[in-house]
This record gives sequence, structure tokens and C-alpha cells, in this order.
Amino acid sequence: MPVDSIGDYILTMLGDTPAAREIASLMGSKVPDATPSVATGGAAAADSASKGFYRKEDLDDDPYAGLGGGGKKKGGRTGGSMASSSSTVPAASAIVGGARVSTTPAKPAKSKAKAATTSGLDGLRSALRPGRHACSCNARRHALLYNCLACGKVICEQEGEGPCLFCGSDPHTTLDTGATDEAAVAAAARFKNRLLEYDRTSAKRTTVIDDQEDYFSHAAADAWLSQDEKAAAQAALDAREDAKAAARREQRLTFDLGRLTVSDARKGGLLGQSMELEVERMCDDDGPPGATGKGDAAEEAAAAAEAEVEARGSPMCLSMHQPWASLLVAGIKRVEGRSWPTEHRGRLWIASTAKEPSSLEVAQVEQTYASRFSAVHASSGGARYDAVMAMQQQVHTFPAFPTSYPTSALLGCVTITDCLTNEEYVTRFPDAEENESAYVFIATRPRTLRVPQRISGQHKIWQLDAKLALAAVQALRPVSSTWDAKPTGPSQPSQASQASQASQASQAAPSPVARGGPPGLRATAAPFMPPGLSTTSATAAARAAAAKATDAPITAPTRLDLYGGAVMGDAPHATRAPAPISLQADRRQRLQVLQDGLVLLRGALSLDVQQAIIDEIRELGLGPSGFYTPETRGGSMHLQMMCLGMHWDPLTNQYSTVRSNADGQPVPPLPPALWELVCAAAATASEACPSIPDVMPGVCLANFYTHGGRLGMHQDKSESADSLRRGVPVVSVSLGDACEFGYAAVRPEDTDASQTALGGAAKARTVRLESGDILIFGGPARMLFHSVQKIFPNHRPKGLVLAPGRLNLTFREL
Ligand SMILES: O=C(O)CCC(=O)C(=O)O
Ligand SMILES: [Fe+2]
Repeated sequence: MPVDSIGDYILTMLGDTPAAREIASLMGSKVPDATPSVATGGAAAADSASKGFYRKEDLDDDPYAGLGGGGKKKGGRTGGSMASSSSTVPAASAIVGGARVSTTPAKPAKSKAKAATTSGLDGLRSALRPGRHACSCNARRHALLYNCLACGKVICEQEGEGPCLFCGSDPHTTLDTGATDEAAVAAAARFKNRLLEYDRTSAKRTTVIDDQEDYFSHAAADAWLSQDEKAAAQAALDAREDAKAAARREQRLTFDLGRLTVSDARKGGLLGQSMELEVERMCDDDGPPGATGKGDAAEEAAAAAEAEVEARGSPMCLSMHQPWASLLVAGIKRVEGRSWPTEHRGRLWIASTAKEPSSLEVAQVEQTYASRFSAVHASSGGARYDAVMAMQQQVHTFPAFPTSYPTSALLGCVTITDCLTNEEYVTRFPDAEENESAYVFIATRPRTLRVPQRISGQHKIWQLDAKLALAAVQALRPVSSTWDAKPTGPSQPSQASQASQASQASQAAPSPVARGGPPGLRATAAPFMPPGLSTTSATAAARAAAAKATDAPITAPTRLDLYGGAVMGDAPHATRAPAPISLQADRRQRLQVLQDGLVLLRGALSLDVQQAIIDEIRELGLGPSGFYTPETRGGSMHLQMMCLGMHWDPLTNQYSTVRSNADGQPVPPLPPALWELVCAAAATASEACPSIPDVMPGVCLANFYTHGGRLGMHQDKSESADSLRRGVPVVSVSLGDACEFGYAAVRPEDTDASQTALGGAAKARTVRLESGDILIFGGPARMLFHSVQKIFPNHRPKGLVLAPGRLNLTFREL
């Protein structure tokens, strides 16, 4: 097809639109001059009849529709209303709501096509049909009037003013609604202005200035300084760094190996105290290595005092035959017997003699200790207890036997806390290993040397070379020694200590021990206290005594001493051996079923057993993971708490292996003897109330309430979903002053009847819990709400040694 014809074809197919004309003229067609005023709004209507370009659909429906569709030709004017005009009409101003179409005769196509080309799209905007017609040009072809306020459609001149041809809404109504509401218009204007203001100031407002930078960077990087100030600050910084570097080059340090100190010659002062202290802090008899001592000022003071005593005096050493020497520093053997007493307290180095033990001798001794461990282990719940503790990673294992028993060697050290006559030893340590010597040295905090040092020993307790001791201290390794029974018992000063003191008093110069050191390290008439805890307990005792006088709650950070300032000697039963922790024989006769699943074992514990439990808890409570006052989101609790087995965090309501909300300390294990007691109590309760299942307690919360103490209504529900679902009981042991214990199936202020499904009365009831009672709530009563409403001061068994108040232990299975 010739190119000309293509142009014609385009005009035929696309209609006489300016765009089509332009294309056709580019293709070389002789485009007739449809309108003299393409650029000013004229339409092709006038010439369309002769050229056949004008099509009805193009105008009736959509100006763009003609581009794609065919249709019948239509000649002449489009309607009587069509105005005749040869002038150029400003599109936007002259034509609103109507249309003006030029009737000017056609001019040569070429020049008009050119005019269309030069005028561009502006020229297209004026092609209007008379009247209002729906148009989808989006004001690209016709001049823009406004947007429909209802549907947003772009209204062009072709559509004209009036109800929207798309959605039908009337702009006047729409506009009127807003326009008459002056308040709304003003608010909208304010809002608009605010947005514009935000936009204008956005960069300024969103600039981040890091205030913290001051703390973490030097002045030269301070965002608040000007360039000059920054430069000055940088110069000062450089000068300081230079000065420091110069000073470092001149540093002279003096290591005093005798006094275990490091000093700076220029400054003329001590830089570091004894390096021993660090090692001392790592080792403790009352918990796993590294678990104690940190952060406890009293213990640090004790260790410092011990080191000071040693620094002034001389390190002391005891020679022992193998295999006992190695077993002592390995924490397997816990005491050492001699025919002579000693006044030595504190660190005692242990050296082995030259006598080689036979393999039979070693095997026999090891066997003796292994069987002893099995006996202690079996009496404390054995495998079932192990299973629970292993789950909580608190495995009680027997310390490993030494792999060798070197002779003539320095092996390690222990801390001597006391020297007892044999009679005293048997009374105070009825469960501990046998020893028939006239005097028994109580050894704690065993530590072994990584590499034993060859040495030739002397008799009795002798002075070790200070330099060797200093080197040895750094090679010490703590060992766990928690497997054996802990010393418990009366608080009289040992006769052996008195004998030592008497002999010491007769000497002209006081011994280092008498001159200094914490009370527990001295041979005084102080009550027996576990090593490392003495200062803490003395301070706590003073505090508790003060609290007793004022009956004020004990909130000081010093650990609570459950003896409350009393000494065990005050108690009538104190001279007797501690009772094995078990239930009273007649417990079944005094059992009360308060409701299904809620059982009270009245008087389940004898006075001696109550005291034994208090003693055990007191010792743990004085330790680094002892009693503290928990903070909840609502403030401090009105009690002091210590957790055993796992730590209950009141902020998260969850259990953790360390005291997550307090001091990060690890949690002491659940004492095996208490574990057994709890299993037995739950078993007794379930005999009377079969809805109560067995319990394998993994955690104990010890709460101490002073006379003003209390605990609000709550459920114990931090345990696992499985434990709660099975209704595994909570076992609660009451000691000391009686209390009013409230319980209810629903929280009293809660009227939600759905909760009565918990069983029992919805109304709160109370029961008085006395010292030695055990309350068990499990099965359908497991989720009971309960509270401690008040403490009855001095309502307690006579002779019980416990600070004024109530001690409660709740045992739960996780
Ligand atoms: O002290 C008591 O008798 C109750 C203690 C208690 O409910 C708890 O520790 O959750
Ligand atoms: Fe509770």
C-alpha cells in the first residue's frame, strides 16, 4: 500500500483527531484542513462530512473511543446548540458547561498539520462537544475543572459542572456540606497548615542528636561542640595520651613476694593486695566452685583477714601419710585426727610424707569412702532425688578419687575451722566420718595443687616457705565437697579450743589468730558457724536482734539470720544431736481433710525436727544465695525469700537456675533430707485423699515473715503446665509463729462464677497454721487461691530457736 494511502487509512480508521492528522501528515497524506484553530479549540466537525472523518461515537461516547473503533460516518453539525465561531477561544475560561466549535472553512492540510504539530497537546484540549458528556480524558484532552468530591474523578470541561457523570454525586451538595461548617473548614485548614509545617521542618525535627555520645566518646567527637572546640578538645586528648604513654615507659613495679603485694615505686603505694584473695574467693565449702563469695562483703572480709593473718605470720603446713593426704585436699576426707590439739585456724597446707602406700591400702581406704557416700546418698532419696536434681543440673556427685597419691609432696590446702575433742566431734558431727583420734581438726574448703610440689616435710604443723606458698597459691584448684553431711550441733566452744586458748594465753606473744581475723576463725566462745559465714551471721544476728526490739521488718541487704540473735545454747534441746528429719509417728491421727485435695497434717513435725529444719535453712539463708526481699511490679513483698533447687523470679513468674531478679547468684540445691520429708508428707495426704498424686519436688521457696509480714491472695502457677494439669501437690511446712492462712476457690474480689470449677467454696476460708504443721494442696485443690493474712506473734512452741516471725517452706514439682 502506498504511503499516502496509509495516511488516509489512518485518518479513516482513527477519525479526524489532531493526533490522527499529525500521524497521517507525517506519513505523507494530504490531510484536509479540518479546523483552522486546532491549537485554539476548533473541532473537526465542520469538515468531517466531506472527508468522512467525523464519527458519531467519537463525540457521543468518548473522545478517545474513536481512536480504536470504526463507525458510520456522519456529516454536518453535531447539533443545533452548537455555536458557530471562527475565533480562538481560550479553552478554560470560555467554555464551561457547553461547547464551542469552530466552523471556519478548511485550509490546506499541510500547513494545518504543521500547526497541530507545533501546538502539541495543548491544542488538543479544546475539542469540546456541546453539552455535558462523560469523558475519561482525565483532563488531558479538555481543561480540568475539579475533582469529584465524592469519588475523586477528574472532571474536565467536556463533562462540565454538575452532578458527577461517574458516581452521580452533586458537587454543590458535597461542597455545601463542608463549606457551611465553618468550624470544620477552619479545623481542616489548621490541619493542612500543620502538615505543611511538619513538612517544612521535617529535616530539623528528625535530626538525631546522640546525647549518650558524651559518655562514650571523647570530647573531640562531641556533637555539641563547634569545629574550633572540637579541634581544641582533640589536641588536649592527644596531649593526655602522650603523657600517659610517657608515664607508662617510666613505670616501676615492686613485687613483694613475702607480703604478697605489688606496689608502684613512683606512687609509693600498693597497687594490688594479695593475689591469694582471688583464689580464696573462688573456693568455698558451701557450694560449687566459684559459686560463693562473690559480692559478699563479709566473706571477702573473712578471706582478707585470713590472708592478712598469713601475711604477718607464716604459711603453715601439716604432713600426712598417703592416701589420706590426697583424699583430704580432694574434699573426700573431711576431718583429720591427731593426738594433740591445735590452735591453728585458717589455711593449712597439706604435704604428704615419704611413706609409700600399698595398692591394697589405697583400695581399702577408697572403698571405705565410696561406701560412705553410697550410704549418705541412699538416705537422701537416692536415684529419685538424683533424677530431679539432674534435670535441674544440680547433680550431687561424689568427688573423683585422685588419680595418683604422690609422696613427699605439697598437695594443696584446706581451711581449719575448729579443733574438737573426740567426744565433741561425735556429738556435733554424728553423721560424719568416723575418727578415733583424741583431737579432730575440722577441715573445709579443700583445694588441690594442679601440679604437686616435691617437698620434704616436718612433724606436726610446721612453717612453709613463704615464697613457695605464694607460688603454690596461684596453682590451687578448688574442689567440690558438698557430698558429705554438714556439721550441725550445739554451740559451745570446743574443749580443744579452750585448751588451745589456755596454752596460747600462757605464751608471751599472742598468736596471729588471736590478734585478728573474723570471729569464726578464732577459737572463741562464739556459737558454731559455718566457715566463711561467720561475719555475715554475726552482723545479721545484730540486725535481727535490733529488729526483734522494734519488730521492724528486716530489709537490710545483710542476710537474715533465722536465729535472730539467739545462740543455739539457749535452746533446751541444743545439746542433743540434731534429729533426723522425718514425720511424727502419729501423723495420720491428726490429719484433717479441709476439702478434696486440701489436707492438713497437724503437728507433723516434732520440736527437734522443726529445729533441725530451721538449722538447715538458716545455714543456707546466711550464704551468698540466702534470704532477700523480692521486689514485684507492685513493690517489695512483705517477707524475705530464699529459693532452693531453682529460683523463682517474681518479675517474670518463672523459674531459673540463677537469681535472675536479685544478684545473679546460683541457687543452692534442695537439701536431700527435706526432699524425703516432702515425699512422705504428700504420700500420707494422698492416703486420705486419693485425688492427690505423688510429688517429686524440685524447688522450695522459703519465706520468712516478721510479725508485720503477709502474702496476698494468689495461685501457685509458675510450675510446668503438666505439673499443674496433673494437680501435683504443693507441700507447705510451717515453722515458728502461727499464721492465719486464707484459701478460696476464687479470688474473693473476683465474681467470675466460672472459676468455681476449681472446687470448694467460692468464699474465702481461713485456717490457722501452727509450727510443725504441713499443708498439702493438690488434685482438685491445686489451683486454690491462698494467702497469709496475719502472723500471731509468739504463738510458737517453747524452746524453738527462730527469730520472731514465721518460716514457711513450700515445695513444688516443676
Ligand atoms: O507462707 C505460706 O504459708 C504460703 C506461702 C505461699 O503461698 C507461697 O510461697 O507461694
Ligand atoms: Fe503460694
